[in-house]
Amino acid sequence: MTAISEKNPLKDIRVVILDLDGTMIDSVPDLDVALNGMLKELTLPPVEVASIRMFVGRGTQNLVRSTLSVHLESDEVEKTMDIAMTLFYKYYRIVNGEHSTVFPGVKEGLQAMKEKRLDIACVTNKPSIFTEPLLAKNGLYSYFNLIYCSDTFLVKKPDPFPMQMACKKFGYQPAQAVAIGDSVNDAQAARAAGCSLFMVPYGYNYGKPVGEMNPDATVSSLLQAANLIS
Ligand SMILES: O=C(O)COP(=O)(O)O
Ligand SMILES: [Mg+2]
Repeated sequence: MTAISEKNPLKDIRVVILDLDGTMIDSVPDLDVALNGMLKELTLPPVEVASIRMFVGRGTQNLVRSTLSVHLESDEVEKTMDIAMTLFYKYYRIVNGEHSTVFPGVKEGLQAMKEKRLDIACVTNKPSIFTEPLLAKNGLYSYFNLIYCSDTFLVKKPDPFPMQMACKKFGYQPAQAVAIGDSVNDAQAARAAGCSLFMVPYGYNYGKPVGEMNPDATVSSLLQAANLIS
């Protein structure tokens, strides 16, 4: 197979399915404040931002559980989960969008995708209560024809269902869609859904190189991704 390039772009694509955390927005600085606020109120020591980067990708419950596991045994973690989730929500609602930043080339890439008349969906494992304000605060909300969050369906990535539903909603086959993400959860969902896959190397993938996920292309920005779609 010839490598995907501007001369040999991914053809017959009508839908782009974008991940949020680690692909469009570097949300870890906000998560750092919220998780460490939660820990402080639980009278537990702080966790380092480098650890938090390794915990993002499988949704909020998993993030909070992994954070508590730095300090607590598994039975204590489970006993603390309800109050920890309440505290995390309290802090993250306040801080969401305050310290996070949009990765370079995101707006330009979304604009280029729009100009190509592609349907654009966001499929994220972030709960909707945080997703929509975060996109809006960063001036990204209006680019999306569809936003599916961790609580939209009963399943989330790596389950392929949200991506399959996005294609169906737009009236296209998964083969006419490319998913763009930063983690193994995006890669597994995209492949199981039957979509093409681009990956960005700058996000959160549990410290693993994205090349291991065998994407159709590794893209340095969403603008480069847009230029590889025809
Ligand atoms: O909230 C998460 O765990 C990850 O969110 P994402 O799916 O947008 O990367
Ligand atoms: Mg991500």
